[in-house]
Amino acid sequence: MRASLIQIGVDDDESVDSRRKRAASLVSEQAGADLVVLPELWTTGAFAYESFAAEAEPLEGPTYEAMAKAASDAGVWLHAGSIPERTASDSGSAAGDGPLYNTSLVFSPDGQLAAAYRKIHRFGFDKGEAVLMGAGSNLVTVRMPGTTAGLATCYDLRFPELFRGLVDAGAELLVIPAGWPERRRSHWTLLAQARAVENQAYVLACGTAGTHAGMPQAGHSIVVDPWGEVIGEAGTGEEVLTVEFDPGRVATTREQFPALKDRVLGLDAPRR
Ligand SMILES: NC(=O)CCC(=O)C(=O)O
Repeated sequence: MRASLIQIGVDDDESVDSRRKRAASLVSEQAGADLVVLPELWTTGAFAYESFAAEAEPLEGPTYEAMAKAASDAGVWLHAGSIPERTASDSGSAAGDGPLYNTSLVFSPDGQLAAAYRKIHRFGFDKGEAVLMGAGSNLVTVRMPGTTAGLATCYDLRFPELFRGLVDAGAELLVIPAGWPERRRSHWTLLAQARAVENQAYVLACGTAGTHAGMPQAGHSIVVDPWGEVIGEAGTGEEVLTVEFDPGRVATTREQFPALKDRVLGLDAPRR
């Protein structure tokens, strides 16, 4: 399997429209890859909180359309990263003024939407994304030829139970678009390797380059194999990281070192 992670630069001085066109063109250039991945909220920037409402779009909005076309032009599976999704109002009376979600889109090579995942763990504690966006509540996996991908987004990387849920649902690749900041880069690399080792799965984690909303981005998109070895890592600038790997190694790793089978579930709480 060949995967290309597009670590696009997200800087304040580029318009959303220009970046969307650039992303579509970068995806279209990846013909020959099996899977292409873009980062989290690359239209606005994951920390550009002031832009979320203004740039939010319906699920089938301009980013959806551009990415569906780019996936079919290149003939690739495309994890198009995430968009600030604007939903219809709760009452259903006025379309487009409902809650926002941080929603990932996955397209099949014929440009059809294969999956949408609303980020479950919102970042910011009592501000930023955590108050501006709604929380997803559904685990999402996507069946692809020869493997199954499980979806998570950025801050989700810190929550191992989400990934165990994905593994229980059959995930062998854990695909994680992100907008991770430079100041916590050591956590990014460590957590990506930890999720790969503990779940005996490939981790494909695609971040952004550049600086937006005063937040320098870590870059360093990374692909980790089921043994925890880093098989590809980007630098800090805009870059397409391409790796080749054998999804069959997930099954062999799980057979040869069957730690997942030794899980003990439903432990009793400590006695007081
Ligand atoms: N966009 C995010 O989810 C940022 C996460 C982050 O900065 C962290 O977990 O640290």
